[in-house]
Parts: sequence; structure tokens; C-alpha cells
Amino acid sequence: MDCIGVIGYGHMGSMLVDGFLSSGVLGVDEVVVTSRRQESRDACAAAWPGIGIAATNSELARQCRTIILAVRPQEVKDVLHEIFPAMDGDEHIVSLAAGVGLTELEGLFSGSVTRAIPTITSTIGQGTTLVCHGRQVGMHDALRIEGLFSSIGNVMLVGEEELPAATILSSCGPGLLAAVIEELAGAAAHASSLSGDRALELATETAAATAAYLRETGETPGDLVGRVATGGGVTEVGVKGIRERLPEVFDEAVAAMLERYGAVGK
Ligand SMILES: NC(=O)C1=CN([C@@H]2O[C@H](COP(=O)(O)OP(=O)(O)OC[C@H]3O[C@@H](n4cnc5c(N)ncnc54)[C@H](OP(=O)(O)O)[C@@H]3O)[C@@H](O)[C@H]2O)C=CC1
Ligand SMILES: O=C(O)[C@@H]1CCC=N1
Repeated sequence: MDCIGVIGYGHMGSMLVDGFLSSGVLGVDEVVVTSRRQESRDACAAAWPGIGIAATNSELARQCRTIILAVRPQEVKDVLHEIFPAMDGDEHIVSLAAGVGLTELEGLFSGSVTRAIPTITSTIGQGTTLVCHGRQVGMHDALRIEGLFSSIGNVMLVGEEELPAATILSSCGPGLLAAVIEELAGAAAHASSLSGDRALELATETAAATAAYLRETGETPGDLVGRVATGGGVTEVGVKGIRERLPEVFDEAVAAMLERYGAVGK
């Protein structure tokens, strides 16, 4: 049966199931899900009546030709070993795991392997899934996966050498920017009588409006700073401090993430 199997009903697995089914790109009779705990399988069955639930990873592998591995990087190897006897070699494995390379995946499964790195913002149909197909992936399978992920946001095809930096921007990015919004709002609330809740509401709306402004006008961030920071005014003193200190902060953060990226699946 040519259904889509999802192993791991955590943050990403549940987001993909919700997204694929809500968008209508798949029906419940075309998806089979499993997860380690019965509680997770029950949650999926309750959320999507009629969806296929497999009791084990091997049972899922026997039913599905396309298998999305939505487990943590350190679980990928064990799961592939577990399902291997249930596969006939014609399957298409799609791994979401950051830091587990195609060479390693193809060493564990010699058939078609794709890496797809989604982003939590696809929960609201926005953001970009990064897709990197292995050498064995045929046109039909490649287009099918790109079509599926297009139903929940943008898709960008990337070379594997680009994937670490692209992952930091696209998939870690929501976490990084959320932390920045939190710090900005916290600093404003701390220095004033504005409540924390109202500060966060304003900072979040401003971040969303700023991203939309940049996207819609095509201006660069530098252009926008120039428009906002009136000479001799308020913004320029804040931007000056940020431009002096943030490069070091982000250089360190990116270096630490790249280092972890290389070690996360080990
Ligand atoms: N979170 C993100 O924004 C992003 C994550 N990724 C990648 O997606 C993958 C999943 O991440 P995320 O969803 O955040 O992680 P979670 O921890 O939320 O989910 C992982 C799920 O895997 C299940 N699981 C663990 N071991 C097994 C097993 N042996 N068999 C079946 N199911 C198992 C767990 O099931 P149970 O709950 O039933 O115990 C858990 O729900 C990771 O590889 C990560 O690198 C990629 C891009 C973005
Ligand atoms: O933090 C992580 O490891 C995962 C991969 C990219 C985003 N979240």
C-alpha cells in the first residue's frame, strides 16, 4: 500500500500529520502513524478518527512505502535497524533528523533516502521546509515529498553542505527569534511601568509586522533601520549598541549550534 507512514508523534510528527490532513493533501486512509508510547498513539487516533495507527514501527514499515522518521537524531539508527527486516528495499525513507547525514542514512538503508528539515512555523502554514534528496531518490518520489511539504509552507531544495546553516535559519530560527522577542519585551518592561504581558504583546506584533514589512517592500534590514532611526533620535542609540554587541553574540551562538549539529546524532 502506497501510504505515508510517520514514526514518532512528537512535535514534528504531530505537526506534519495535522498539516497534511488539514490541508487535504492526504486523507486519513492514506496515513499510518506510530510512536513509542501508547499514549501518543491514542492521542493521534483521537485527533484524527479513521487514521491508521500501527502498534509497532515494523508493522508501520510493512504497510507503508514512504516512511517519515520523526524521531530524535539519536533514535534514528535504532529505528532503522528495527524496521529493516520489515522492508523490501523499495521504500522511500524521509528523515527529519538534524545532524544525521545522507551518507550515514544510506549506510543504514541502501534505498531511497531524503532529508527534510521542517520548521515549527508550518503549524500555521508558514516557514520553509529544507529538502535534500539522496542520489537514489527517483523523480516521482522527490516530487511527492516536495508536494507534501508544500502543503504546509514553502519548500527549499538545498545541497547537504548548505543544510547546517539553512537549518539554523529556518528551523532553529523560530526559537532564536522568540528568545530575542522575549528579551526585548523583558528589557522594556523591566525599565518601565509597562506590564510584562503588554510588553510581550507589543514586541510580538512588532516582530510580525517588521517581517511582513521587509517581505512586502523588499527593503533590506539596513534600509528599514535608516527609515526608523531618525538622525539624533531615539532608535539610533539602541541600534548602535546592538550593532556593536550582537555580532559577537550571534557568531558565538551560530558556532555553538554548528558544533552541536555535528554531534547531535552520535
Ligand atoms: N522541533 C523542531 O522544530 C524540529 C525538529 N527536527 C527534527 O525532527 C525530529 C523530531 O523532533 P521533535 O518532534 O522536536 O522531537 P520530539 O521529542 O517532540 O518527538 C520525537 C518522538 O519520537 C518518538 N519516539 C522516540 N523513540 C521512538 C521509537 N523508538 N519508536 C517510535 N517513536 C519513537 C517519541 O514518541 P513518544 O512521545 O511516543 O515517546 C517522540 O514523540 C528530530 O530528529 C529533530 O532533529 C527538525 C526540524 C525542526
Ligand atoms: O533543536 C533541534 O535540534 C531541532 C532541529 C532544528 C530545530 N530543532
